Amino acid sequence: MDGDDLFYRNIPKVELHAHLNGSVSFQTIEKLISRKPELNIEHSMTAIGKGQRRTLDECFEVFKVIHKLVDTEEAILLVATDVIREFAADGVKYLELRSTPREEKSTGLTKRTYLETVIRAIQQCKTQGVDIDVRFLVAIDRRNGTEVAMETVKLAEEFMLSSDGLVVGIDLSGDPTVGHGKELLPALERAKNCGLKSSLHLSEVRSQLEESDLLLNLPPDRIGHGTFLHPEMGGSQSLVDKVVKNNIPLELCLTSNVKGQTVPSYSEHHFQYWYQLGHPCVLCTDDKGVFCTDLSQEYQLAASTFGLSREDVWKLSQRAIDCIFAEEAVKQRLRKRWNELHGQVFQ
Ligand SMILES: CNc1ncnc2c1ncn2[C@@H]1O[C@H](COP(=O)(O)O)[C@@H](O)[C@H]1O
Ligand SMILES: [Zn+2]
Repeated sequence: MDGDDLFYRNIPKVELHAHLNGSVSFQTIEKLISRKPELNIEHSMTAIGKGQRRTLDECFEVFKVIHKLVDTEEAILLVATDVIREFAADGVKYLELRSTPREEKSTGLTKRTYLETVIRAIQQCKTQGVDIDVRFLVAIDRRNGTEVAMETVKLAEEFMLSSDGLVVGIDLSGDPTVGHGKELLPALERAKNCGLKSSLHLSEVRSQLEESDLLLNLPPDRIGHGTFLHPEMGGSQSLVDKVVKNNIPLELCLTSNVKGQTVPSYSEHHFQYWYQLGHPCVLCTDDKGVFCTDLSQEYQLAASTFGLSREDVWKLSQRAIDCIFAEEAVKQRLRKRWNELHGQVFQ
């Protein structure tokens, strides 16, 4: 690792947009494959390597393959603890993981035991002294429609009350070309009313203007991607105004968008547009396993593409603290930590 790599590894970082099953590393996939050799799954089916690109549709096929490998409580526990440890090793001090509760009739996995297992993994890492604060967002898969969305919010609500503050909100994700946000509004409104924070994938593909307009009225607490919100990308000034007026932070995932081909190249990424506006932008990985990246690499990529100085990069990571869903005391603790680490990183 050269000095530059080390700098990005050493800066304390906040990761706010990480899908559990998209974050599974090469090493963990090896372990999972060896437990289920009969599936004949190869690495090329679970990750998109350097220089490779896929359509978004093909990315969603990759998740289906990973889901076949992660269909028991044991596998979820393994995946979640490995992912948390890997983020910690990459210098992430605060992580919000998100995942879609799944049931698997063949193994007896239920949506409830799914969530309990992820919570257990978070607690175990804490007990073992892994240097990272972790919270969880329960994900709604937009493909599954109104009723499942409502059921998911009810589960999230229950876990928010019983998980000792670990479950802090919901996510809306899944194939953006399927379904419409209006079908999910009742569930999203319920989430809001019961105190769950929300991060919604918005305008990840071009066709979602009307949906984004509707969902921005909630308003969400954070936006995932927001690739096609601004006028230069076929969005509109009124969408931008709503985002700016409500000061809704954007979770931006460079490698994911370029490899998934919703953005043609790094230099054309909408990070530039929002960053120049001075709007809160948080760099994130999305699916570090599938897209073969980590958060240090995303910071390095943003810096080299958009000419950010080391001090700019530091500020970017520090400002992400303002956007976390955990309570104020956690923010204070993180700010203190950042101040303590500044001298070490810039020595
Ligand atoms: C690439 N852009 C993306 N856009 C939308 N949704 C995405 C996504 N990447 C991941 N997911 C969502 O996360 C699930 C996998 O993790 P979990 O099984 O929930 O842990 C995917 O099935 C999809 O619903
Ligand atoms: Zn995402």
